[in-house]
Parts: sequence; C-alpha cells; structure tokens
Amino acid sequence: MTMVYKRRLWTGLQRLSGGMIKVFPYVRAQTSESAMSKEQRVLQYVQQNASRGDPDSVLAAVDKFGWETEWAMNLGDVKGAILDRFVKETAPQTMLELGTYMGYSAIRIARLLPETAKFMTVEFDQENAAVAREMIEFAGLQNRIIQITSDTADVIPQLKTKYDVETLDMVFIDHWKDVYVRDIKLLETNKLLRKGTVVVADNIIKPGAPEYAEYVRTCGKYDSTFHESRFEYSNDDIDGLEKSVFRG
Ligand SMILES: C[S@@+](CC[C@H](N)C(=O)[O-])C[C@H]1O[C@@H](n2cnc3c(N)ncnc32)[C@H](O)[C@@H]1O
Ligand SMILES: [Mg+2]
Repeated sequence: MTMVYKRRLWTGLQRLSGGMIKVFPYVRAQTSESAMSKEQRVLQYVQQNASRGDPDSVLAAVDKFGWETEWAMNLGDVKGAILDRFVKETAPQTMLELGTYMGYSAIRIARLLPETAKFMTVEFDQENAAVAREMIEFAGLQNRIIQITSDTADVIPQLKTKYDVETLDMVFIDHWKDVYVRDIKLLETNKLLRKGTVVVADNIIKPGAPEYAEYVRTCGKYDSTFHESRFEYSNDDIDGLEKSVFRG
C-alpha cells in the first residue's frame, strides 16, 4: 500500500469515526488490561510478590490474592493445611491429582514429597495448564511435577502403559464434581488402587459432591472419613475433604 493511499484511508477512517479515533489508544489499553484472565492476574501477582524458587511464598501470594482481591477455586490455605497433614502421613512415592487449575494444590503437594516421588497432575483446559506451568516453574518445582494436559477419563486408562504407574499411593480429586464417581471407578477398574491407597477429595459440601460421598462411604471398598473445614477463601461457608483408604 502506497503512503498516499494509506493517508487517504486514515483520513477516511477519522471522518467515519466522527472523532472516535482520538480515544482509540485509551480503548486499546482498556481492552488489553481486561483481556487478562483471572488466572493470569493471579500469576502476575505471584511473579510480582513472591520469591522465585520458594513454593511457600507462591502459596502465600495466591492465598493473599484469593482472600483480599478475587476469589478463585484453589484448595486454599485452610483446607490446604489438612491436605498437607494427609500428604505428610502418607508420604506417597506415586501420586495423582485430578484438576490442576493454576497449580496451587500441585505446588502444595509437591513441596512435601520426597525428591524420588512421581507426581502427576491432570488438567484439560489448555489456558489453565499454561498458567499452572508458569506458576510451577516460578515455584521451582518443574522437575517434581508431571503436568498432563488432557481429560482425566482419557489419562487414567493410560497411566500404567504410558506413564509407567504400577499402583498409586495417593490421589487428590479436585476437578469437576460430577465426574468424581466416574473417575474413582475408573481408578478401580484400571487396577490403579492397592490396599492402603489414600484418596482425598475436595469440595464435598461446597459446591458439593454428594454422590461421591455416598459412594465411598457405602460401597464397602473404602474406610472413609469426612474432615470438616471452610470453603476456600471464606470464613463462613462449610466445606470439607473426604479421605478414603482403599481396602484392597
Ligand atoms: C477446582 S479446579 C482445581 C483446583 C486445584 N486442584 C487447586 O486446588 O489448586 C478444577 C480444575 O479441573 C479441571 N477439570 C475439570 N474436569 C476435568 C477433567 N475431566 N479432566 C481434566 N481436567 C478437568 C478444570 O478445568 C479446572 O481447572
Ligand atoms: Mg477444590
């Protein structure tokens, strides 16, 4: 396009816009600001406020953002302390997480695992997985977490063949609540649970996973206990974790 033609086109646009063109840079700045997703805003907050290579400072920054700025569906610090206890007690060598989101609980878990442990976390949303990758890398745990970007229903049947898993010592279930039952049954039928495998599930009360709670408490395959707590970043709403130990 020649310069003359470009200038004519620009003048024409200005006339057509009736002056709107003057505010164009402002409109563009607004658009690029708001084009950031919540998950990207959390990541940016972490990068600006936490210390690189320090997982605890990353968790603290994510939690501060969740309590003070914008709610997000992370496990959070209150239920997180309960999960920490379960992970320390179990000391798993092989662990699976269903639902990575932006990597908060994966970082919580990985920071407590022995260096030799194999820890896989599954997320099917590409954008969430990309944020988690940066969050995990910032925490310095990229060599301790195997991120799998796929649907859990496809990954679980491939764990033995593609990911060289014999059985799992521990599972953390925290993806969409209506597939908890489907996936624990998939873990069973694919023979990934052994006597003593600890399965912990989040959000039993809020948003709620009643069918799952009913299943693990009544099917006869688990010793299951409910651990009451509060919903993430809320002082009022009751929630809790279900810990179910496979009987084998
Ligand atoms: C509640 S968030 C996970 C929070 C995370 N565990 C934490 O506490 O930091 C649930 C995540 O599971 C993902 N998800 C839901 N169903 C899934 C499925 N069938 N396969 C893989 N990921 C799934 C969603 O995209 C979402 O990012
Ligand atoms: Mg949750």
